[in-house]
Amino acid sequence: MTAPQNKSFPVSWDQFHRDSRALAWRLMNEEPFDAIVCITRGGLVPAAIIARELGIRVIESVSISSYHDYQKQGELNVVKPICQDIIDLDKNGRILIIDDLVDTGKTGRAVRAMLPNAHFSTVYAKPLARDLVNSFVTEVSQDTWIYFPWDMDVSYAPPIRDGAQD
Ligand SMILES: O=P(O)(O)OC[C@H]1O[C@H](OP(=O)(O)OP(=O)(O)O)[C@H](O)[C@@H]1O
Ligand SMILES: O=c1[nH]c(=O)c2nc[nH]c2[nH]1
Ligand SMILES: [Mg+2]
Repeated sequence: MTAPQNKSFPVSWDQFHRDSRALAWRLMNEEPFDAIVCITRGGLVPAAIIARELGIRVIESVSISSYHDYQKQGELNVVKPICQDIIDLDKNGRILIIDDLVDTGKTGRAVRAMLPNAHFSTVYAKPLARDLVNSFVTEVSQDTWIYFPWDMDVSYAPPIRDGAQD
């Protein structure tokens, strides 16, 4: 159980695209990669952007879910495992694992164990799991919840003087 995540970090589509591209720039120093393994669902969007920037056309997914009730993490559930062809490729150390973020690190650790030689990258990282990833773009504090553009909608914001939250 981690601290309550009572701060918020909303991310727009523009910002997410820019941050994912910044990660691709960083990964230029680590190339070449034979394949991307994205941790779905959150890893799908950054994986698409990075695959486009680095010219990677072999994309595998591993589906792991553990946040069943909004911010509450429960049992880790591997909904779709990695295919054997990609696990065999890991021997060369040229697999790139992509996710949107690491928080407690529980999800990332499980995938790391499946592909021990891979380079693991996320767009965002919280301190508890920062050391688990080989590269990331932005660190946010452990008590911050990141709101991704696919989880948000445009809505009315009350004026600050009427008690708007930042
Ligand atoms: O470091 P952790 O504490 O394990 O949390 C990070 C994971 O949590 C979220 O996925 P989620 O389980 O919500 O599934 P989703 O990607 O399908 O939304 C996020 O996309 C990461 O994969
Ligand atoms: O949308 C999300 N934002 C987060 O900060 C987070 N941490 C774990 N899982 C998460 N999902
Ligand atoms: Mg996820």
